[in-house]
Amino acid sequence: MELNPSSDEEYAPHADTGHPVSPAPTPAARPGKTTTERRAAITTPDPNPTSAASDTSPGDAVGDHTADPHHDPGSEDTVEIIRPGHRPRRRSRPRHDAAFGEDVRRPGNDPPWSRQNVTPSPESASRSGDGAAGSRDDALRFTENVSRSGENASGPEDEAPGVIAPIVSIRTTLREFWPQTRGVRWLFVAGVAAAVLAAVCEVGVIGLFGRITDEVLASGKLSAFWGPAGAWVGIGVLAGLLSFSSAYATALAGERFLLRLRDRVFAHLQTLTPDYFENRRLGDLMARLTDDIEAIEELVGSGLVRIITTTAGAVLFSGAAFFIRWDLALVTFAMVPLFLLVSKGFTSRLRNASARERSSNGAMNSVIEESLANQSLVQAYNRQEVEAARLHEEGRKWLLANVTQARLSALYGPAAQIVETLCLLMIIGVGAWEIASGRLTIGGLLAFAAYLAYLYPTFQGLGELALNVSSAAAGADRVIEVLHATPAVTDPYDGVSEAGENGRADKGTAAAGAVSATASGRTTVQADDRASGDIVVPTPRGRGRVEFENVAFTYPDRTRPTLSGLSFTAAPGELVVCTGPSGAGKTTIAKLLLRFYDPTAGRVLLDGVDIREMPRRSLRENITILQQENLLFSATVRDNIAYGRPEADLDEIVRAAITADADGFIRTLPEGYDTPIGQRGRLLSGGQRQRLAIARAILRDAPVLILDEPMTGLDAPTAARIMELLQRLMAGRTTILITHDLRHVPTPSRNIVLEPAHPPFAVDRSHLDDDPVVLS
Ligand SMILES: Nc1ncnc2c1ncn2[C@@H]1O[C@H](COP(=O)(O)OP(=O)(O)OP(=O)(O)O)[C@@H](O)[C@H]1O
Repeated sequence: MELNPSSDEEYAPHADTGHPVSPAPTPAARPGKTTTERRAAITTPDPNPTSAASDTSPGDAVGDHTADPHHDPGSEDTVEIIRPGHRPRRRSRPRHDAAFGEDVRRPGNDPPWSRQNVTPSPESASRSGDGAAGSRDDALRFTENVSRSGENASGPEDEAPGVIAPIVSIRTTLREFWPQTRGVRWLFVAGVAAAVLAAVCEVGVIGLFGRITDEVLASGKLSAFWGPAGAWVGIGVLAGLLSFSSAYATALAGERFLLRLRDRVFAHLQTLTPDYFENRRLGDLMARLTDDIEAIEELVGSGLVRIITTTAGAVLFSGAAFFIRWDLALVTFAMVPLFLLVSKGFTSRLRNASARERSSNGAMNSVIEESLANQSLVQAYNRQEVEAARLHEEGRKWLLANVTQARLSALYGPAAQIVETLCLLMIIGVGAWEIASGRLTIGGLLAFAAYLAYLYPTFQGLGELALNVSSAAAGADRVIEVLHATPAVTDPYDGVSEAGENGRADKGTAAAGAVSATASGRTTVQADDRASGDIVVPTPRGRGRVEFENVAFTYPDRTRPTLSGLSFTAAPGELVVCTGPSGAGKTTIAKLLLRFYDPTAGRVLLDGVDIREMPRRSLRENITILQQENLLFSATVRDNIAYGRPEADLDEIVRAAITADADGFIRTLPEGYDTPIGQRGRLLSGGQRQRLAIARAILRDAPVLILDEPMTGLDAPTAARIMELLQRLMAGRTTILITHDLRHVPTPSRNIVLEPAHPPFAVDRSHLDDDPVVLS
């Protein structure tokens, strides 16, 4: 069992005996499991162990724990938990933030591939019956199934693969990201200024060209050539320097903006509770943090600079054209609306295509990430072709979107070119008439034409910028969607970061308020700039009293409660064992205690304080969780052990490793404590990873310990040895041990048995020392 459950293994204590307790649910039966109402029972050792067996069908009895040497009958009375049979109201999640405006997933707007994900085509249905179709067809079917199941499981439709983020207006986008330009705005301004000065130089150069035409070429006077020629070279060099400065300043500002923006989005992501990630595909989030963020830079950073400089260029060249011949200039401007019309016709189509392209890009990243992360599974199950076909399928969708984008961009160029040619022909015609009537010289007409050569591309450039903005806006939509996501739980008020060494709570934004230690070992922070009252923060290391008071919980997007009427207390230093069949809600208890979710009813308390009233950071400082899957980072042994307490010195790290029985193997590694352990610690064995995780937990030294299936997959001797190590870790801490496997578990102070209401998920309680009270 793990916090992000992926397995659906059946509840089978003593599974090594080969007698599973309850029949494995068929796939068809599984949905029932998720909606089965749970009942919770809290027990203490029962003086009459035989009653446990009487509660279980004979076939279920797979072990007898009455012989357990740790058994301590009658050490505590049975405590009945509250079971109100209450079914909390389903919390509905708004589909979109109102600020996002229109929902682009209206049927007519759905991209073809998103529809395909929802409804299998008759073609695919017929393929499923075609045995000759081979692994590629299997792969396609698998892809469709994955997409469909992803949609069903994930709940929120807007996050299903291939679905496009809500559209946000450009103004909202600019408002959203403008603050990130603070500190680099001067660079953008410098970039704009240099670009405008470079354009002024171009205007001057064209003026010189007109002079040379009229004063040198038309009259044949070579002596008049050198002055303008020297000026041309000087201005040209200056223009080059200015262009370089503009490009460099803009790029530097853009990169700094990007860095800041990525930091902001990543920091925001880390404030979101794990359910956000459970409902989304990692690869898609990665695409939003990389490609989509770059698109925003093109919109808010360099894009804005280009818009300003292109507009400034258009104004300058127009002014110069007016200066030469106002009537010709008027003819020129009469054609401008044509450019705008052409560009307008393309922008909305391009934005749609870009949105699809970005969405497909995210889906493709997800497939790559999943496949590569699970390579050993892929290879062991010979699913390489299937994975390749999944990627191919997503790549094909990406290709379609990209081709649409390319087609629109490629069409825009010639369409603008036609308009430009029409304009030029009109200018030449009117110019010839003006020369014939003596109002214009040839030099004047050539200079005018040269300005046009700059002017029309700037008009065309403005049109292209509109297209780029549309395309970049599609990326911005996806990033804004992430930034507007709110965590499922929030702190009492923002800014209380954690209780410091001396019990002070640091406020991130303002000076810390008055802090006073109370007799109960808590620290009260007076929020001096808020009227909301006191914020209660546990001391840096609380005592570790955990209480669940009549707790009920329903996952968002689920209708039936996972937990209902759960009450228990774990006093400081006590061991509470939580058991029950797969899917009963054991890990959910850990999630509630860590405040990944808030209960739908009831309270969870730490040292007598409702955990909703304390900053999550302080709460989590007091809890260490050891999961079934030991989560390690691609870093050194030393960094991994010190992950929960980075300030620990090497002596402390080594002491923790010795207690966790890890020091021996660590010293055999090539670089000892400085050996990198590979992606997710894959260069170590499973047992070694487990010892590292235990050392990490020991070093963290939190008063509350959650052990979530710590012995899964271990053989009996290893499990016994690991339990021995865990007992060292449990010493002096409040421990909540979540397990199916009660073989090596020491005598608990209390048992919690989560039991679903309906068969076939009957719990085998024969292995328990006592008879848990099951309330219904
Ligand atoms: N993020 C989630 N969103 C919706 N439902 C969830 C989520 N996580 C778990 N569930 C559902 O809640 C129920 C309890 O899950 P939980 O992981 O707590 O069970 P468990 O008792 O720990 O199971 P196991 O022993 O198999 O790990 C299951 O039916 C599961 O499908």
